[in-house]
Amino acid sequence: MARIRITKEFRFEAAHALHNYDGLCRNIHGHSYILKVTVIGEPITDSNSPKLGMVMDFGDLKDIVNREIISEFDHALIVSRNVSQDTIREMGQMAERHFVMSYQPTCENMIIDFADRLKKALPSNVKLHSLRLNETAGSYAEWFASDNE
Ligand SMILES: Nc1nc2c(c(=O)[nH]1)N=C([C@H](O)[C@H](O)COP(=O)(O)OP(=O)(O)OP(=O)(O)O)CN2
Ligand SMILES: [Zn+2]
Repeated sequence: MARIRITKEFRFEAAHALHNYDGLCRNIHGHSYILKVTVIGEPITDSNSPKLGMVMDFGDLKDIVNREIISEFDHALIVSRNVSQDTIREMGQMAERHFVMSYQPTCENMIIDFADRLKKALPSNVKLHSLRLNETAGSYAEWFASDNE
């Protein structure tokens, strides 16, 4: 049976700061992130299944990505735990939704985090194939399962 990739695109707004970065991005600033999620599997062949012909219902994929990533990060402020305690305190006053991550919130580290979350949440009949995270229209990171086996 053919293995097929399906992709769904998501958008979220978030602010971040790159601690100790040698450029403007050390300041808190925002991005309109675009996340593309690709899963791979075989289309369902059970003619009694309401999901006949689907690798995975796009709606189910949407629910998982929204639950694991978008609902968490949309309109949040994200920094690394290496910022000062003063900054972390101020963030709490400034932004109701703020995350102090164990990692520097670059596009690369965020996509690794997203891949880990999705791998755990996807049903067993599909596999996470790849992710693409755009920080700006012209800058993005990609994660491929085949690069990380
Ligand atoms: N490898 C990475 N480099 C940079 C990252 C990152 O996550 N990974 N992040 C930043 C900044 O947060 C910010 O995103 C600036 O990126 P940049 O593409 O340089 O921004 P521009 O506004 O110049 O984007 P254009 O698409 O060129 O308009 C910095 N570097
Ligand atoms: Zn940025």
